[in-house]
Amino acid sequence: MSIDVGALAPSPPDTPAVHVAGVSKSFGTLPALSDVDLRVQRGQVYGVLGPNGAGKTTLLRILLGLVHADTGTVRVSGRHPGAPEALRGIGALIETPAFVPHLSGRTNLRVLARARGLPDSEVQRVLEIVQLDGRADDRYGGYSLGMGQRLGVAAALLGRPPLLVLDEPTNGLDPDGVVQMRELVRNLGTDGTTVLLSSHILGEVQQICERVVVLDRGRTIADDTVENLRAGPGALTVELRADPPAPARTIARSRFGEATVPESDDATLRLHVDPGDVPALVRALVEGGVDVHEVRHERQSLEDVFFELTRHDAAEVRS
Ligand SMILES: Nc1ncnc2c1ncn2[C@@H]1O[C@H](COP(=O)(O)OP(=O)(O)OP(=O)(O)O)[C@@H](O)[C@H]1O
Repeated sequence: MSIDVGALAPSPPDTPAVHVAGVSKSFGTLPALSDVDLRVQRGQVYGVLGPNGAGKTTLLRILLGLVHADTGTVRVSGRHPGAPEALRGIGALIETPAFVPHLSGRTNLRVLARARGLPDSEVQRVLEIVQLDGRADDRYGGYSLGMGQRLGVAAALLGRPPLLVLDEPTNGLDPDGVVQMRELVRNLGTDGTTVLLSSHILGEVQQICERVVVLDRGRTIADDTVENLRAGPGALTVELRADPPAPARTIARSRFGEATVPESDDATLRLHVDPGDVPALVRALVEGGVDVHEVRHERQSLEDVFFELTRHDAAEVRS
């Protein structure tokens, strides 16, 4: 489905592209979103991250006025979601895009463009952005999933909406399709378009987005820049190749506790510790008769952060 129509009336320049405050939504007794806040500034590429059922699509559908929040405030460019003035400023790709299979990609876009009074040159412009101009005259029904998704993005781009909402744009794509979509979204973000995209693929979000909100079972468990999240507590994994491994593990555990030094099959100790603690650990290992062959630092991925966050969250819920 894609939604975006006509020209956008201006709103004050400092109005956030998306402002969500205290939003909750339940389906029957099931809470899909609980007290969610989100503020997306204009020009940001913002990720909505979370496992299946976290509430990502529900949040995006609320922004488009397709679902109404039970409580809380929602504004899109300062306007009520679903209001014509709000919709005019959003290009959206939610779920699988719906196009006519026996028409070409170009004709499908022309139909949408003409309905909104946009010239054919606009169709050519968006086809070039998504790099489909070479296949634009082929039947849509013969497109691969990745081409179909890119045509969906092209439809969302018609009329240059300042806000793009993309729900799992790489879902179901093969590795090449994922790379192409990632490049596409990254490029969109460089021309000042605000992009809000959902994903459960953390590595992808890490490469595209400057900021992310992490949802888990409808609740916000983090909202920060990717850089800050990756620099948070336990940000570095330290790998030490130590020999013999068993006493090395015992010494490391006596300093940092059992949980910090997990079992491993090889002679490598992997620890989440403050890098400042590493020299003292190496000294203790050498004094304990352990040879240290290699020390490597690795910054944790967004995936590590995410698992760490959801692990704590699960523990809180259980307790
Ligand atoms: N129309 C609906 N009716 C009933 N329950 C719904 C509806 N839409 C969503 N839900 C439920 O709300 C919760 C959040 O769903 P949502 O689709 O927003 O999650 P999501 O993070 O987008 O998940 P996924 O990655 O699997 O698409 C889920 O438990 C889902 O089953």
